[in-house]
Amino acid sequence: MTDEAGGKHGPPPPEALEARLRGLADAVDALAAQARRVAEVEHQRAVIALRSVPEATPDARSVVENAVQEAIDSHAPVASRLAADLAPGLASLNTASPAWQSREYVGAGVAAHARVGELSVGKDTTVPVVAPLLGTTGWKVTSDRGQTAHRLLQSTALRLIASAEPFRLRVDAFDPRLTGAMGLLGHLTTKYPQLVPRAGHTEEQLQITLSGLVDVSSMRASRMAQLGHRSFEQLLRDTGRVTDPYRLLVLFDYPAGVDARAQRDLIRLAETAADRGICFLVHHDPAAKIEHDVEPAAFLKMLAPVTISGGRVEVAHLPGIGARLDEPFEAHVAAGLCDVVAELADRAVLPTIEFAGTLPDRADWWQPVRDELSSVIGYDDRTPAEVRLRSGNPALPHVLVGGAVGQGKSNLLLVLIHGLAARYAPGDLEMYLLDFKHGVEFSALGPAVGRPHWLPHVRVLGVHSDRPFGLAVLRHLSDELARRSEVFKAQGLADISELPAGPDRPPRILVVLDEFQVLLEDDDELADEAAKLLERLVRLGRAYGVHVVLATQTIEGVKRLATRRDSIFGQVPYRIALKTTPTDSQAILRTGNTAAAELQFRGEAVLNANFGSPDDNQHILVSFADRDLLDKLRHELWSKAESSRPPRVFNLAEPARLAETVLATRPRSSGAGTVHAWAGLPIAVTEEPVTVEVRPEPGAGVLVLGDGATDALGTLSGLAISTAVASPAPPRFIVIDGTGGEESTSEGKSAMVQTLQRLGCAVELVDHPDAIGERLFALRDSIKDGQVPGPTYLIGMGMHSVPRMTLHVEGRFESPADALQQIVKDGPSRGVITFAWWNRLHVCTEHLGFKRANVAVHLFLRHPQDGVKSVAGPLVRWPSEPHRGLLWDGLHPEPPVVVPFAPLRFDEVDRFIGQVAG
Ligand SMILES: Nc1ncnc2c1ncn2[C@@H]1O[C@H](COP(=O)(O)OP(=O)(O)OP(=O)(O)O)[C@@H](O)[C@H]1O
Repeated sequence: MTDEAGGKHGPPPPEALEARLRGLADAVDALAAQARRVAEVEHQRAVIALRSVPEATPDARSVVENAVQEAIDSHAPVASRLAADLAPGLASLNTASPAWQSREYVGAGVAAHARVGELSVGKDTTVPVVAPLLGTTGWKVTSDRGQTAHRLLQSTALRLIASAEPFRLRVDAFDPRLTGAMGLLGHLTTKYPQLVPRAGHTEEQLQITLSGLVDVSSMRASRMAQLGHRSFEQLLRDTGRVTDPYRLLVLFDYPAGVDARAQRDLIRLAETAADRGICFLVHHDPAAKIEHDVEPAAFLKMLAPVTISGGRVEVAHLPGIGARLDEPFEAHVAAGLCDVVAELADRAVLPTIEFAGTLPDRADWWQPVRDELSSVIGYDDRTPAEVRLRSGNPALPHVLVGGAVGQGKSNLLLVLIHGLAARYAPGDLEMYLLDFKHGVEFSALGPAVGRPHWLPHVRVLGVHSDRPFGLAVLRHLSDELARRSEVFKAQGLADISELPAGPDRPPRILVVLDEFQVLLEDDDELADEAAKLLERLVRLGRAYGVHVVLATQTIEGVKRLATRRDSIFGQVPYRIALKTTPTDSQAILRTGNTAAAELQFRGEAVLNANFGSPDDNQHILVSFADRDLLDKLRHELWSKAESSRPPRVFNLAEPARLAETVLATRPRSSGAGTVHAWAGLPIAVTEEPVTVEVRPEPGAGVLVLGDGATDALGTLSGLAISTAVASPAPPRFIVIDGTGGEESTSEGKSAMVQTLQRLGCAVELVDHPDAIGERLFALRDSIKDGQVPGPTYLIGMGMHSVPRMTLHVEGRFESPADALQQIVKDGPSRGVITFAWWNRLHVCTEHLGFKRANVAVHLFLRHPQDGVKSVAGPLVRWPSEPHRGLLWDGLHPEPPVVVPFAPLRFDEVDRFIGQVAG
């Protein structure tokens, strides 16, 4: 046996079912449209019948009155019912109806028809007169008095916006003569500008609105073509999308303020408006002076005429029937209504696409990279929206992401990063993730106290990066490009996709630079170099498997981008724009492409894989990544990776950590008692600390200068502890503490002492002010007498706070400072080296003398410029920021900037010792 289609028995294939369902839905649509037309005709008939009821004359009064009543009785209820069917609820109610003051009908549904006025018949019967509007091209309203036309336009806009479900209709308006007619909806403009944006008054504003509508129209056209729909209604029903509203454009006093370009757009839009859910409500003032070379009729002829004269209004499909124009809305009624609409919008639930649903099955995680890295970032209706990073055929190497504050940029970046991390193994994909504004929560991607896992793909994590770190990462990547280029050249390869998978193929690199414009903002050398490196990265990255994601809130006004726009963005075909301003939409997509300004919800985006060309706009909803779910995913990936190195984490606002640094590297010593003491971490990708070579020779030692007790203590701890670890045998430490019992550093001081002791060092702590001087004299004497028992380090914490340092002590002709000066100067060759902190250079000079006991190494923390310049030279600029140090050793013309270590915490001591022992 065969079925209807001639095939074998069995259920029809899903495509056939789908086609049948679609056929049925089309038939239902056609029926509904027909029913609407029938209702329209019936309403028309009933109204005409009422209109032709004869006037009562005195001689035949009763007969005629009866006939009149009969006609009214039979037609009026029909006409009223049909009007209410066509224009439900607020769309057809009289402005005086008490229903306007209740919330009952607000948000009931988009009304295709709208009331223009009413017909009075008999003594006290009225019938609403309605006309089709949404779903048509619109109305051309003319009036003997401009004011009445404005009244109809504003009432109609209010009726429609109040009837529609939240976010199903957006009303834009152009009011070139500043009549303020849209003020009636002012409450909504204030609360929900995405529903009723502020009316435009200038030609530029009109142009922005129109170009947005052109984008909407073109996006709808391509989706309709793609899905085989003929109308916007069909598209809506089929996709169930609530984020794509009907659009109503209200034009007052047309053609005032309409130039030739706007006119062209209006005509272009009007030609297909009815099918694309775009509708015009136009007041035409025939008497208005035509300011531009514009032919009003060319546009107006596409609209249904609505004529007002003497307080009567006549619509196209009811010729000769003048309905009484409604009274205007009371301002307080309109305001109350707008509040209710805004409240409903607040409560409207945005459909969410769960990120988990866009991940591949676990069995398919970490597939080998073939010729692209691709991941699903959301949905375009029911089709997954993918970002495919590839070097050729077509070349889609990089992405530019933009969107205003709070519109879902962080979520989008996290979706992209985690989507890729689930699809490709850390061996095939490395990530460099930098956030320049502390927006994206990248910190969760690294390790933390109480969270041992991290995203195993991440090599560098700039949680809150500063410009110098960004530059360092760009330099590092630039070196990596150079390295890859050598390898590729040697093998005669042009592109990474030519390399087969295997141990010789370098991993793809994903570089995410959030708020990348910060790098280029200032007018300085750093910005210059960063721009050049960025340019190089996007130009060469394509062939060498480096993919860059540039994300920004706004790139308006970034000077360096203006000149380098083409050379950077010209290499970035992918554009993803979340909701933003028309200007930024154009900056991210392309000039003239304002589609991102038309988006309504956070999470909605325009995805474009063709340099922002408007014809390639895809309207997508980005999937939403719940933070807990992402953490679970990271844990799972981290466990799957078995062994992975923690990323280099950089946080502008935080100092470096000794316990973490010792995970990555070890303090070293080299021959002849030279140790390489840790001064801090460099602002670089590497985790190798910046070291100070400490030789037992005159001039050895480190002077730490400037404000910030914790930075100073952290620096001294780094120097002391690294020295202890690096020394062949545990040295002795004498810790002089001039800061007294200061709370903020007490844990750090004790933890430093504990750590040194656990490393086997003898530690002597001298913190009583009265004891310090004597201890310095004693130490000086032992140096002088050659009695130093072995390598000894004097750690001076807050020497500026030691009282009476420069006063002669009773019974001696010298001060403790004199003794210190001799210790610092003569100590090194006798086994005593000093690392000490003063808050100011001049205090240190007072203690140690003009040459500061010949010590070469100065480490400046927050310190006034003049002091820094007097040591490091007039060209050095030192911005003095927390957690930054400038290391001057007199040897390097450009002193390196270091990130000082934080003082150790008690809970880190064990970890540190364990690491060193392990
Ligand atoms: N795709 C989405 N689907 C549903 N809700 C979303 C989506 N994207 C973002 N949101 C919601 O919007 C909020 C803000 O998102 P997100 O933090 O990503 O914005 P942002 O643009 O990065 O903000 P900021 O400007 O502060 O960096 C989220 O907490 C979430 O509630």
